Amino acid sequence: MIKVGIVGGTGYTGVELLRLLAQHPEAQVVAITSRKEAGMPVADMYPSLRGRVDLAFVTPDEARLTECDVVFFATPHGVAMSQARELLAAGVKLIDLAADFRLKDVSEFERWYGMPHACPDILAEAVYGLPELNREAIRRARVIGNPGCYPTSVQLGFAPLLRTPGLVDAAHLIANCASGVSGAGRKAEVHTLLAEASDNFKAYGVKGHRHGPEINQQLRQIAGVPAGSPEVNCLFVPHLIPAIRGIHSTLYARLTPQGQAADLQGLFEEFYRNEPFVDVMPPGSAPETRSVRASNFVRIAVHKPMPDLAMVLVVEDNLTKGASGQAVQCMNLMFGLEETVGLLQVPVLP
Ligand SMILES: NC(=O)C1=CN([C@@H]2O[C@H](COP(=O)(O)OP(=O)(O)OC[C@H]3O[C@@H](n4cnc5c(N)ncnc54)[C@H](OP(=O)(O)O)[C@@H]3O)[C@@H](O)[C@H]2O)C=CC1
Ligand SMILES: CC(=O)N[C@@H](CCC(=O)OP(=O)(O)O)C(=O)O
Repeated sequence: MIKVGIVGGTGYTGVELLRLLAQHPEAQVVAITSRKEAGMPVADMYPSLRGRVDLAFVTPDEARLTECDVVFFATPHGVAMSQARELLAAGVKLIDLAADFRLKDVSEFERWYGMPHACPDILAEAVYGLPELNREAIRRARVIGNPGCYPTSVQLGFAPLLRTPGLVDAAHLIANCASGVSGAGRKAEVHTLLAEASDNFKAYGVKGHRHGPEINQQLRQIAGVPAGSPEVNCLFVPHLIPAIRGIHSTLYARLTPQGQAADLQGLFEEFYRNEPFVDVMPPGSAPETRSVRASNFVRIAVHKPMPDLAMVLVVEDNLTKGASGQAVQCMNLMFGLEETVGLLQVPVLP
């Protein structure tokens, strides 16, 4: 059994980790933290876990964390990096659901997250946890920077177009993405109140969002161009939708003459042929967020609405493939398990 600790167990990604790990045959959660609710039984806060999780919240300085095989940080940015050195020294692997280990350029991290990086040396060894594109490195990793929710959908949608050089104008990519409000976490904020978020639709972060640099870092790596190269550049615009879970990303790329001649449907089907969590839908499809709700699946449809334009539609659940499911997928790889263990739940409908 893999002994698991979770820091930040009262939040939405924390409880999603618990839901998935409670059904995982090879993992056992042995410590789960909350500063505010220390001492409270987990099932008192989340009755959905009654009979499945028999633990009480403990404070994040809990010694049991150093006895774990792996610790997930489902915490705000900046928390994991403050505890990483101690945990690694104790032989514990670490998966951060926040952004402490995603951006490789320390100055970019400090600019977008407004804090100094506590451990650039650990950042340098950390592996970006997107299994479909980085599987072998994840198997060997001690530290995982779990991808942002929006960047997961954007990378999976653009990857087939970027891996083959010369298909698209990679310097002018566009990603219009929309998320349900659970993407903002459980903490109280005015913009996620029912009266603010329901019956409404709006863009936000239009002057720049912290997922922009993450998306561009990764798309450049996928395309095989140097970090920071303007050869690959994506405009990212997030939107808030009046839903609880789910991300829908609409991606656009101008096709070159070579791309116009390509069979895009065949390209996507071949690229994801062996991927257990990526479903390339039949031509003409419009995937819905509810078709992946509470599951680790991503559904993708590729269209050519104009002779020189590719449009890719991607849906994922922000809390599962966009966060906790992906983190468990990484854990499975890091511990030599079948990647799909504990993650094949059928999506919840309606
Ligand atoms: N929601 C989503 O869809 C996604 C979220 N993420 C990222 O995952 C992380 C968690 O997100 P989410 O679950 O939504 O957030 P929430 O706000 O819902 O939960 C945050 C959790 O962290 C704990 N926490 C807060 N500050 C500290 C601290 N200084 N030390 C230890 N624990 C702390 C809180 O509990 P307490 O205060 O009681 O200690 C709480 O359990 C964030 O970094 C987020 O950006 C990534 C992808 C998707
Ligand atoms: C709807 C909503 O607010 N979504 C969050 C992104 C989700 C997330 O938490 O991503 P990180 O891990 O990178 O912070 C946002 O735009 O800030």
